[in-house]
Amino acid sequence: MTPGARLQSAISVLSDIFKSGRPADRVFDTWARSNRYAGSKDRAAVSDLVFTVLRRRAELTAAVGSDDARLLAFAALTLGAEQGVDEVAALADGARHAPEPLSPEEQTALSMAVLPGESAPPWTRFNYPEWLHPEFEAAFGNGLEREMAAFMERAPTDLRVNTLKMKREKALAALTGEGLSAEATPWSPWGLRLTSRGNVLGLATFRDGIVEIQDEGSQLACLLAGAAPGEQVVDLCAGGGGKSLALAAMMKNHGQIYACDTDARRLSGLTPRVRRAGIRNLQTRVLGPFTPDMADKDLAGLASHADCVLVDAPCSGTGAWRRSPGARWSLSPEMLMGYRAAQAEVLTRGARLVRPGGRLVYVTCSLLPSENETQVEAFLAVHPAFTPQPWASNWPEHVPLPPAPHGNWLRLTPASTGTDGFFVAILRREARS
Ligand SMILES: C[S@@+](CC[C@H](N)C(=O)[O-])C[C@H]1O[C@@H](n2cnc3c(N)ncnc32)[C@H](O)[C@@H]1O
Repeated sequence: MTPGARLQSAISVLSDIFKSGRPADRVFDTWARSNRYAGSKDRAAVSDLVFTVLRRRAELTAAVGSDDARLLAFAALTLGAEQGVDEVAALADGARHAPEPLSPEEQTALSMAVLPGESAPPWTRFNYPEWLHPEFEAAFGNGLEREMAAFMERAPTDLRVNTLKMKREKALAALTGEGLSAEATPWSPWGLRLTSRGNVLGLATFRDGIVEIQDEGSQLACLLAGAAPGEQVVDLCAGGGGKSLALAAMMKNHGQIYACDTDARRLSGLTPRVRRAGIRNLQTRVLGPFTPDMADKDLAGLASHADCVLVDAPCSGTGAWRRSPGARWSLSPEMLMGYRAAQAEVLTRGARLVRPGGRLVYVTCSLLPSENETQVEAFLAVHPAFTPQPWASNWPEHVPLPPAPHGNWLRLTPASTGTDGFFVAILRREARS
């Protein structure tokens, strides 16, 4: 593809995202599938520009005074990639597949564009929806700018070594042998962080179930859940099973793990991963709707039975904004309300499964207090048999403590730990309850 055609493709993808409100990665994948002639370098160039615009949408909009996809794509080039307006005008020459030439209004907007300075509000400078500002302010206080700036960075690719198959050092050597370079993650004892780019899914190390792609923060949430060999563990919102696989590895194929989800399609993605990983103690359960005042027939036999119930709740995903920059703009107050209702429901459902003395581990990849602290406090107010456990007292001795305040809840953030944002609460059911 010519540079002009790549630019026009980025504009088309962005327009589709803005108009349809569909998740950006899906729109991009649809484009890639229907434009098979685009090679890997073309796809990388189009995706870079699309995701740069999404990451910096508020700043760019303020700079050019418009939220038009075409103008934002041009502005991302002139303001970010150090291309002059003339160079962008040369790309938009109206040739076949290239953008139409710049209008006089576009020329003026681009020539006068300046990125917002210190006096602009934080949601503009750090690119998040204004309606979420009170939540972030409550979460981060004086640290708000540092935390929100870190969300604009690109996330690294982290792998989790499947210790059922191989130790981390050997897995690192195997990856190196396949041409990738990586280093140990700072906290997770199973983590490797790629230091070179490469297609992980094409590696024998991946196909043989030695590594899985999993952010270090997600690995640490599993570490804190502390699944042990011989335990009965329920992963209530297992989805594609990223955390189930890590818990199963911790259990060394002893005990039982129940991976549950209301979404049968997501759960079905777990089957090949379990096979690859050599896991033999996991079963899946598709859940129907939950009615609080009726017996939970989908989980019959598990009531008051589990040593550990992981509730990796459906949430806004704000903690993963580095990986899904478009999600900042597609989240609405109504969606957030829906997530909160679902979180309260899964907490109640999960609590019934915990045996006396067992633990309920609540996890979100959100940093919004209304999905985290507020949610857990509301749960505790009506479940007096559960008590929060300070996270650091549950941290394994041989693993370095991440730099997070010592309190009941663990909060990981891109700025503090270089991971995705996660919230983890451990709630212990009293032994005599
Ligand atoms: C954060 S995702 C899970 C990610 C997964 N645990 C992982 O580590 O890969 C939340 C999951 O909750 C599921 N979910 C939504 N509502 C639910 C409910 N009422 N009961 C159980 N699962 C639910 C969604 O289908 C989604 O797969």
